[in-house]
Amino acid sequence: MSDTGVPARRSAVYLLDQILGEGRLMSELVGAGALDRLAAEDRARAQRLAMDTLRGLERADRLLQRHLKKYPPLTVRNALRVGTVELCQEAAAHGVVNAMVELVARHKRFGHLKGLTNAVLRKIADEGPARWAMLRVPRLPKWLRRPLSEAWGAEAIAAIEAAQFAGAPLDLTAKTDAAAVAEMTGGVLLPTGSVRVRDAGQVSTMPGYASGDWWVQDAAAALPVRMLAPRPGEQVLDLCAAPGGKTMQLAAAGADVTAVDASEPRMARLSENLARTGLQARLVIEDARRHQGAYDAILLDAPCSATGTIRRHPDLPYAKDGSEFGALIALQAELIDHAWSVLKPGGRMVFCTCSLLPDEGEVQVEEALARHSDMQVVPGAREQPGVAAEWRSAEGGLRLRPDYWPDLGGMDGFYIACLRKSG
Ligand SMILES: C[S@@+](CC[C@H](N)C(=O)[O-])C[C@H]1O[C@@H](n2cnc3c(N)ncnc32)[C@H](O)[C@@H]1O
Repeated sequence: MSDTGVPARRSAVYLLDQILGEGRLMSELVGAGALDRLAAEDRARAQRLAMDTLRGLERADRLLQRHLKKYPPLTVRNALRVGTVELCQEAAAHGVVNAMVELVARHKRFGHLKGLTNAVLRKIADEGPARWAMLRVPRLPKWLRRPLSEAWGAEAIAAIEAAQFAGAPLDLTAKTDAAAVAEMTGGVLLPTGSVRVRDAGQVSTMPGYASGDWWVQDAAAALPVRMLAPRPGEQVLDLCAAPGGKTMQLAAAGADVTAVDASEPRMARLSENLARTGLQARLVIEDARRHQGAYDAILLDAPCSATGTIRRHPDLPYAKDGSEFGALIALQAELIDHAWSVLKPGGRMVFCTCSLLPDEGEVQVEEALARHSDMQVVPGAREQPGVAAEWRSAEGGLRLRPDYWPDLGGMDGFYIACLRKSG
C-alpha cells in the first residue's frame, strides 16, 4: 500500500459511492477500469476495504448514528464507514483517522467536512471497537431476507447471515492432484476434493498458479461437474461457460468440450484460463439458446441472482433489488428447454445455479420435469465423496447453503440437479 494509504482508501470510497449510490456491482466497476490507476497492492486493498465495509455496513451505521446529527453527503458517509470498519477491525487508529481526514479534506466539494470526519472518527477510535463486537450480525436487506426466510426459516437465515459476515476462504480445484496442490499452497483438502487456503495473498503469486496446476473455484461450484461425471472422449456441452471453472474441470476429465457463452469479455477470460492450465475446449461466443448440436452430456450453469455468492460478493444485496429476478427465472427455463433439445437420447444434463432462491433451483427442476415427459432426475448423482445426506432436496437435487460446513469455513450457496433423457 502507498505510504499514506490514501489512494486505496479513496478508491474504496469511490467503489462504495457507485455500489450504494448507483446500484453498480463491484465486478462491473473493476472490469470497467475503476482501479486501473492504482498499484496492484492498492487495488487489492481498495477492494478488500470496500468489501469489508459492505459486510459490516449495518454495524458501522449503528456506531456512526450515535455521533451524527444528520447524515453527511454519501461520499463523506462512505469515508466514515470505511474508517469505522477499519478502526473496529483494529487498524492503527492514527493512520486511519489521518488518512480519512486527508481524503475528505482534498475533496472538491466536501473538503469543509474534514473537521467533522476527524471528530467522528476519533470518537469511533475510542469507543467503537468495544461496541462493534456487541452489535448483532448484519442482516440482509429486507427485499432479499424475506424470500430467503420463507424458503429456509428464521434460524437458517441467521446462520446464512453469519456465514456471509464471516466472508469466504479461497478454494482451489486441482487439475490433476488435489493432495499435491494442498501441499504446495499450504491449504487443506476438503471432504469433497477441493483445496481450501486461508489468508491467501495475491492469487497470481501463489505456487502452482503460473504452472496451471489449479484454478480458483468455490468447493460448492466444483460439485456440478463431479455430479455430471464426464468420461474421456465424451462430447460435452458447457452452456454458459465463462469464465470457465467448470470448463476446465470437464477438460481435465478428458471430455471433448464445447464451451458456449454470450459474453465476449468473459470468454476472453476463459481463453486465458485454458491457456494457463494447458487445457483445451472449443469456444463459441453466442446466445446459448441458439446453439445447435447433439451432445452426450451437458452442463448448464445458468445465469441467476447469484444470491449464493454473497459471502464473496457483499455488494450484491446493495447493488440489486430483485427486480431482474423474474426475467432471470424465465431465461433459466428457456435455457433448460433449449439445452434439452441438443442432448442425445440417453444423455444426461446437470442444471445448476449459484442461487439460494428455490425458484432458481428446486422449483425450476420441478417445472422442467412437468414440461418434459422424457426427463428424469438422477438422485444417485448426488452420491459424491463428502456430500452430506442433509444437503439432498426432495425432487432429487442437491441444495447447498453458505451455513453448511460451519467448522470448515462454509461454502457458496448452490443448487444442482442431474437429469437424464429417456433413451
Ligand atoms: C454463472 S455464470 C457461468 C459460470 C461458469 N459456468 C463457470 O463455472 O465459470 C453465467 C454465465 O452465463 C452467461 N450468459 C448469460 N446469458 C446467456 C445466454 N443467453 N447465452 C449464453 N450465455 C449466457 C454469462 O455471460 C455468464 O458468463
